[in-house]
Amino acid sequence: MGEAQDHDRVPLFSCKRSQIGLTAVRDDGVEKYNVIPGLDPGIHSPFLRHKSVDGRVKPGHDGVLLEVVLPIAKAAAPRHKAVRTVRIERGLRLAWGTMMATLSDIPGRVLLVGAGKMGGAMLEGWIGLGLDPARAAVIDPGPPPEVAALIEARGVALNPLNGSPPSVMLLAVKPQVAPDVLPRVAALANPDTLVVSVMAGRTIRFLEAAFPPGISVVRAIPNTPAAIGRGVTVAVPNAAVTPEQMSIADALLRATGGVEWVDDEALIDVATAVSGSGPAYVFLLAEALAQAGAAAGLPADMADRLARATVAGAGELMRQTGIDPAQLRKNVTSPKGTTAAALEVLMDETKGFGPLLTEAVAAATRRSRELAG
Ligand SMILES: NC(=O)C1=CN([C@@H]2O[C@H](COP(=O)(O)OP(=O)(O)OC[C@H]3O[C@@H](n4cnc5c(N)ncnc54)[C@H](OP(=O)(O)O)[C@@H]3O)[C@@H](O)[C@H]2O)C=CC1
Ligand SMILES: O=C(O)[C@@H]1CCC=N1
Repeated sequence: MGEAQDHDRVPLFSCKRSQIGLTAVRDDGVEKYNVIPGLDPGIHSPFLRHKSVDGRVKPGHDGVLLEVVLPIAKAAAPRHKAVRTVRIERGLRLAWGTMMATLSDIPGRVLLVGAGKMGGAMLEGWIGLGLDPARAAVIDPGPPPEVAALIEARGVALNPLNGSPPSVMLLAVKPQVAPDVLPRVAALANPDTLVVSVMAGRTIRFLEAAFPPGISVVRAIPNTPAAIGRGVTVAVPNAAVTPEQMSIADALLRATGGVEWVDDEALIDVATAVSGSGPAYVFLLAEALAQAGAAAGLPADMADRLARATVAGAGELMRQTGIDPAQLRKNVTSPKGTTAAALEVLMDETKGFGPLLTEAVAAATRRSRELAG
């Protein structure tokens, strides 16, 4: 049983739309706060309405500093929030602001179409966090060996010939094969099936057209740190998605890291260019740093080790401290020192990282739009 299943139940409480955010509840159940989203592991609850919430502990936040928004009557102070910083400790429990906290609560079957790098990472996350493997199924003519091993070890049905329509169908095939694959898998869905696509570029409109009218669709874009539960996903629902389906999609996507929900589908193309493709830019930085080190005289294997450790350590420093990257950069930069000399090159207004990444993100955004179909 995974860590996230060890949640103690905390009492039901109600949450108002004006109090959007995470709700924290003390052990005694007395104090309730709504918390600014943005934690890692990320938690937010953007679609709360006036309804009871099943708050369960989301572990892994001990020691994290949070800004807590104290509830203030909206009518009394529409634009004001009382904010204070608290440190999460044992006893201050973070509660998911959705009706569903664990994957074990998902009704029906979850069908994964395409179990490659991304689909495989998601499947691993789901099973690790409590989805009953007997209620998962995979359609993929040839999953990679590590995913095939997971499927076999956990007894997940592979390419089942029949079965009841899934409650969720997650599409993780390449966008280019979607026109061929979707008509075939659409026949397996029924009108209550929630379709979640992580395909780059493929729009809600494209997805809706492949399924019966009125189908619920979530378009999402994850990234590869999903494989270690440290991904980040940006997602948008179509109008047919119910609050319950939103909770289900949120739980499935959150199994691999943080989730950000947006209302504007156009943002997904940009998010694809920033966080979806972004890990590649960071790996390229590690490669280029190693090559530059080797060119400057370091043994190649040592340059590789130094570049890896530097990129990983800098990322971890940013994550663990929550300090603004610009400040972390300044912390490295001694006046008139070595970093300042390098940054003069890298921060060049016409040839530096800034304009280069702007161009790269624009190119990836354009490509995402081209893949729309
Ligand atoms: N990789 C990434 O960083 C990200 C990927 N995505 C999206 O995720 C999706 C998958 O990407 P990724 O995992 O990298 O790609 P992969 O190629 O690793 O995975 C796709 C899988 O789908 C399989 N497949 C091919 N045809 C079919 C079919 N007819 N029915 C079922 N499965 C089939 C492939 O098998 P085979 O290899 O034999 O063709 C493969 O196992 C893409 O749409 C991509 O845009 C989104 C965000 C980030
Ligand atoms: O390169 C791609 O198209 C996919 C989507 C984002 C990351 N990989």
